[in-house]
Amino acid sequence: MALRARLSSELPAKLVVPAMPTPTTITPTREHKFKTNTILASHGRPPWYDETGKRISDAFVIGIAGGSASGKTHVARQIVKALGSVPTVVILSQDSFYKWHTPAEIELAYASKFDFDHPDALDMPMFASCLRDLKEGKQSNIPIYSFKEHQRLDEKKYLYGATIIIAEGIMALNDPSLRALYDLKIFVQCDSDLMLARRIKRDVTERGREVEGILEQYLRYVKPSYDNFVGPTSRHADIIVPGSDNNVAIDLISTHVRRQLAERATPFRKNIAATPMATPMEERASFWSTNKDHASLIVLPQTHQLIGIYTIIRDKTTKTQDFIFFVDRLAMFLMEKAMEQLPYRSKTVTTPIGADALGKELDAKYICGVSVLRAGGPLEKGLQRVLNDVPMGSLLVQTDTGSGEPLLLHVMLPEYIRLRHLAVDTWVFLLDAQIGTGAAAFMAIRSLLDHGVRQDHIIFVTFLVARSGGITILHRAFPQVKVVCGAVDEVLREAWLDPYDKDLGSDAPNTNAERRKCYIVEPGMGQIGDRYYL
Ligand SMILES: Nc1ncnc2c1ncn2[C@@H]1O[C@H](COP(=O)(O)OP(=O)(O)O)[C@@H](O)[C@H]1O
Ligand SMILES: Nc1ccn([C@@H]2O[C@H](COP(=O)(O)O)[C@@H](O)[C@H]2O)c(=O)n1
Repeated sequence: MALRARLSSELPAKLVVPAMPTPTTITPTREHKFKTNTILASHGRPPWYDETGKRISDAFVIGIAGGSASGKTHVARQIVKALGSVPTVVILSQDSFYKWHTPAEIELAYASKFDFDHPDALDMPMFASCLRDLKEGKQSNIPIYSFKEHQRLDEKKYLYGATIIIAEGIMALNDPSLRALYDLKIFVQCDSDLMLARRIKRDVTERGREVEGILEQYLRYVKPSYDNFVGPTSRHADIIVPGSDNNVAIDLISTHVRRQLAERATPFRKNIAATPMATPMEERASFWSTNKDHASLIVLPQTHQLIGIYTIIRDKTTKTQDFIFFVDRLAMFLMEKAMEQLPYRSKTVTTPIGADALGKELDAKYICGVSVLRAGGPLEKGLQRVLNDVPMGSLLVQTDTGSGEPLLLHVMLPEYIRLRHLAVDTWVFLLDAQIGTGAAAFMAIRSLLDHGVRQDHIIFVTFLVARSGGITILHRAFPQVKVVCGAVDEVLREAWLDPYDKDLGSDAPNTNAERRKCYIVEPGMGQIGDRYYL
């Protein structure tokens, strides 16, 4: 409703954008050869949740329908190009959702006697469900379809983290449950002869077909289907776009989408900023006063040995070789402690002298590690020492120098998390060097929850927590996540970081354009990832 209202203030109720008077040539690129469900553009994903940890916005979904070879994919790619520097964009092709075919059906398909142009040929509920998951910020594993083999392949394509989704297909506007998912509905209108000419060219070069078969299939199924099922859905579209010379329409659409995204953007880091004001005094006092037995924050016992290790690691004169040795040792201590947070069940074994011994064994179905790069990397070795062959993944979270917001730049997760039915039974050791503002921890935890990992199955392991930082807000947002750390430092302050300086920044104003604003834990350990790897 809101969108329609806004659209109508920007555009007429249904906009038919005329073809450009002077034709422009768009050179087909290599990309046109592939129908992929893939992340086409990613400039980092800003927070999609607020400081309570709740997701605040859905992905913006554009549905594009039109006849076969009308230019739907082309329009989708042109929109992505015109949008320029926007967060993650995914093109989801309805073609991927052709149903699985029996050998008899495949035989008919090779003889151009199978109707792929009836709505029943597509698994619409599956398409709607995958699209809904992506829209709601969850992962989806999309089927892969081979036009050459007329069959769905065994493997699937994992997708996660789209801010904009473009769903395209001949029946994209056919089904009411699909239409309900779109924020913007587009129909690509194209002359029949142009569509046929393009289809012949494409099907011969890309889909392994012969002209005779293409024509037979066209006359028998494609043309009647266009008249009966595809063309009439243009009435549901917000915008009708011409199938060629459509630059005006593309500009209009991209401006509209950019405006919509800007309206949805909300500052996050500012709201959890590293100031003692971030949470009320009483809440912080109560969090820390109970922290000894606090189920959510587990601090290693402060033995002389442990403090000795921290002293070496904190010392800026410590040589890299020694730094690595002691970080690895500390990582082991932390991981041993973290292992105590896993469930165990009773087990009786028989000893070599034939006696029964009552003991315990791990009771976790799946376990894996995910490090927040680069700083979480040094903890990986510790995890691999306590859990042999543990699957590892990583998340690359970096601060946007312009907005100061965390950006999710790369997601590489193990199968135990990528597949939702496994994720619910997976325990995850989330590794990052420190919790300062908590912004990276927020993003990493939210990403795992989106995948279906349970909050109480996440164990965050870190060297350092800042008492005056975001830990209390993090705890308020995700009370069941456990944090295991080795030291608590008092101060978190704003500073300027020089990318070429291993020591951490000063309070001096930003004179060097490359310096970026950051938050520093004090006394701290410096940039642990840099000191460990560089
Ligand atoms: N505006 C356009 N200008 C030039 N060629 C185009 C244009 N739109 C589509 N094509 C070409 O037509 C063919 C079919 O386009 P495509 O976008 O794949 O159609 P659809 O996704 O609707 O089946 C492709 O080879 C593509 O390069
Ligand atoms: N095995 C198949 C499956 C589908 N088709 C044709 O694909 C057309 C839809 O794809 P577009 O990229 O052109 O939108 C549709 O018209 C089917 O006839 C096929 O030929 N073989």
